[in-house]
Amino acid sequence: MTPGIDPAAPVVSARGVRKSFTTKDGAVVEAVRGIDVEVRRGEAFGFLGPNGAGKSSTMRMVGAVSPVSAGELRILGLDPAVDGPRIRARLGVCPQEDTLDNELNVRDNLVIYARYFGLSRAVARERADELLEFANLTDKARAKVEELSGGMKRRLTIARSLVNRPEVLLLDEPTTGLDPQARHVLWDQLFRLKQSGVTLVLTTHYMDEAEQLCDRLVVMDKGLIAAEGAPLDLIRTHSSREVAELRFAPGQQDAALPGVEAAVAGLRARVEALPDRALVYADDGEAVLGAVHDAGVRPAATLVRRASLEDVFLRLTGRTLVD
Ligand SMILES: Nc1ncnc2c1ncn2[C@@H]1O[C@H](COP(=O)(O)OP(=O)(O)OP(=O)(O)O)[C@@H](O)[C@H]1O
Repeated sequence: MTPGIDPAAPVVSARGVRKSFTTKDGAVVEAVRGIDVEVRRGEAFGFLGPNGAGKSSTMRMVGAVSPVSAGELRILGLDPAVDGPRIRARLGVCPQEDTLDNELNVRDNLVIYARYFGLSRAVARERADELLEFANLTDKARAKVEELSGGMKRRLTIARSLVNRPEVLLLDEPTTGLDPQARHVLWDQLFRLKQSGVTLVLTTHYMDEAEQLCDRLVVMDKGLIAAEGAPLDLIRTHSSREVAELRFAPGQQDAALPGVEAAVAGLRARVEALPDRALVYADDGEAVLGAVHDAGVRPAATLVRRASLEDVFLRLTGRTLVD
């Protein structure tokens, strides 16, 4: 065993971790205000929160590229303040922006990157071909990067971050800007990676991504952790099973709300008014619609859906994830 490496250590262990920045005009921004997190081996762990929640700042600390301002952080059992290079050698990092080399073709992006890690030319080529196959990009090997779709570029970026066979892959907003189909292809790639034993640590502001990919996650807001758990457990703890959404004609919602409240009073329901719709939390959404109708309240449109992490976020913070 390599000295100082504990194979059983958690991938990430954070206690009271803080990150603050001083801006050019001297103001102090507290991006992360004291978080406790433990990421276990082999899991997919997410940081879910809106823009500015402190997710990227956290990921940069976890990636051992940005020092903690306070608190204790261990990555793979090592202290990033003293063991940064050893930690980084065992991580793959997929940043928010694509940093591919547009001058090179797809395959050479992987080969050259593998050469940085000290692989021989022959081994680098072999590794590149294996990763092209994994990313479903074999038929694009000779294409220029600029010829790739957004989804293909992301898959190539992920492939590139795997060149050093990392134990842990850090992904900052992996599917931002991709269309739904490209997102599903990417989720599949990440799922296969997890199946192969790689620990995934990702940030996202998409609740469906967090639900699809993460075994466990923390809900982050304003530099703090608002809740932690498996997606379904968080939903069960913080929401009813279903949500009835009621949309009213412009300007009608305020007048209609007391009627809605009265109609659902017997259903163990909770009403949440957003600017554009009223949400009624109850275990039986259809029963809510029936009660509202029986009470003579007439929304312009209705919808019953399963509760999601978006509802958890709203419950915990009073705001929606995506403004
Ligand atoms: N280098 C920096 N200097 C000053 N302030 C910063 C710096 N980096 C981040 N911040 C601030 O810290 C807060 C958290 O930013 P961070 O990027 O970590 O959030 P985020 O949840 O990742 O959001 P996004 O998805 O928009 O990146 C924000 O208010 C941001 O403006």
